[in-house]
Amino acid sequence: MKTGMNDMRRLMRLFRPYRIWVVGGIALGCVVILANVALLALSGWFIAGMALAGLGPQSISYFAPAALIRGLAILRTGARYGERLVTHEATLRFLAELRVWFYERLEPLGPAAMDSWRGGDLLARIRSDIDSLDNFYLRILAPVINALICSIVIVAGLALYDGRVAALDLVALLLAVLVIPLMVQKFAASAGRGLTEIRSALDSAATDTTRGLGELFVLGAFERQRARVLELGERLIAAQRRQMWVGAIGRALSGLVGNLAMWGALVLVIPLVAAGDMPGPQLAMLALWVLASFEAVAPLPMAFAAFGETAAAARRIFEIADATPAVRAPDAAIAKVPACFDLTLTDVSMRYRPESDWALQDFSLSLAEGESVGLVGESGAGKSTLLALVQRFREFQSGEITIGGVDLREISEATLRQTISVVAQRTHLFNASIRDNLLLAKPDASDDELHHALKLAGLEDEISNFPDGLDTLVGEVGTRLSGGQARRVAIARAFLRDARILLLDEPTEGLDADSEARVLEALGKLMQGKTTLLVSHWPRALAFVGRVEKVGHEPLHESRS
Ligand SMILES: Nc1ncnc2c1ncn2[C@@H]1O[C@H](COP(=O)(O)OP(=O)(O)OP(=O)(O)O)[C@@H](O)[C@H]1O
Repeated sequence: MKTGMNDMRRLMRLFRPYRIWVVGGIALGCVVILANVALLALSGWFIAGMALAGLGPQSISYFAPAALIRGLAILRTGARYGERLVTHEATLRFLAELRVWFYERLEPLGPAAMDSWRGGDLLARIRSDIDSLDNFYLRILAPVINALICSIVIVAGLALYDGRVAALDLVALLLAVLVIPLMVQKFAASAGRGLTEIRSALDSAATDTTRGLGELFVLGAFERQRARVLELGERLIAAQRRQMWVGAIGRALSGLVGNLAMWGALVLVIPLVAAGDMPGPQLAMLALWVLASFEAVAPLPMAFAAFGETAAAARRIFEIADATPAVRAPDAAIAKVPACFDLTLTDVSMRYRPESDWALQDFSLSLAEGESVGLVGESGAGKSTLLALVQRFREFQSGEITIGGVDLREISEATLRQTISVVAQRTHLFNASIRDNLLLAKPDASDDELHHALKLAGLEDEISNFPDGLDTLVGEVGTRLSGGQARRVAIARAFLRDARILLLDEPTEGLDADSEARVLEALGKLMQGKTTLLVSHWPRALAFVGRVEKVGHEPLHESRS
């Protein structure tokens, strides 16, 4: 609960830029509630007054009250419309900004973030957790503040007529504001937490299922996975049902308290009217006033029911926002730009966790600008780790890596990305056109440049034969392209970027001889004049580099020159 409140305070701070919208929405909400209470109380007084006038000798002027009733009805409707507009505008603006805020914090975590969070879980945080934060203002903050302000005004107004009725309403409202919502909160908190966790597990399972559909079918595990997803779906529905039940019971209890308070008011006021100490129409007015006052607190049980889910969602968002990035980019003021592109690693050691074995130990390697080196080593020797270190996706514990004599840690993220291109075994292609996938590497490239890059990558003819050419959609993770074609799209991207250092991670792995030959031909052109590190097991690929080094736990020794 304490962390929940802290997270809520933090959320409130994020709302600061929209405070005008927030305050405006709350003010309009108060107008709606107070106009409604006034409308009901006045109508009660007016109808009772008219009825009594019909029965007895006294007359009643109905113009002013009738006009006031109409005015209040229009005010209530207009304010309700405005309130919905303003509160939703505030929420949507906030959510849009929150997504950007979240991405800005997620990005520096880099690929290392995937060690701690699964892809589906991250997706759930970005999508459903952020979405469920719309509860915060619409269903929690605004109703609670409205309830507080309006309850005070309503009870103070009642006190002008009758202190005992005001006291009764105050007690009943406190019951509805504090006791019932707290009871609801107690039951809803666990349901809310469960809801967020199950939703995330379901998102992860659904993402895994779609990604691994092929493997699931081949291994005959589809039915088991399907049953798991269905089970999570049912648990999600059960948790949602529980949360709704708790909220609904709270609402019903608060309605019951409201009705009992109205009856209580009648019991208190009837003797006064009977004794002639209070005009008759005030009986109906006060009773309806008390009944209407519960409109102010009616949304609170739902607000408290939503608290658990919203607090859990906020916790999950802040957990990522507060995570320490695996690497720190240097301050712009001290960032340096390498003047040339030789690459040196000196006694570099890295382990993924303090308690783990070294993934790379005392590794040294030196490449002159334009030189190409092949890296070999048994599985788990640390070759991919080494490439990750050069790309600055991970921090290393000791040693030094320099580009053009500049410590890697002093090079800005932007400069580093411009300096290094990567072609890997797994090329991520987005479910978009070939053009869009290429433009990622150079957003302002003309069609001529794209065609030239494809030509250099040996893909131009095949793309021209597609009916839609550059506009051909590559399908989910590039499924409409062959493995070799996807690899050559990555090479075309590298041609477009024209970075001076090239990292090739098993670029021919899994290709047949024909595809391998085409990829290698393209790579041969790409490597021209570039400082290149090539990780590969394949002699045909290694034939393209100047020398080969072995990566292993023992200190470096040269295996072939
Ligand atoms: N994200 C990670 N978290 C923890 N340990 C890791 C992680 N990635 C790799 N390792 C460990 O670091 C060591 C080196 O792994 P790395 O992937 O760099 O080897 P590799 O030489 O590229 O192997 P392969 O040829 O099989 O790809 C291995 O012991 C591996 O288990």
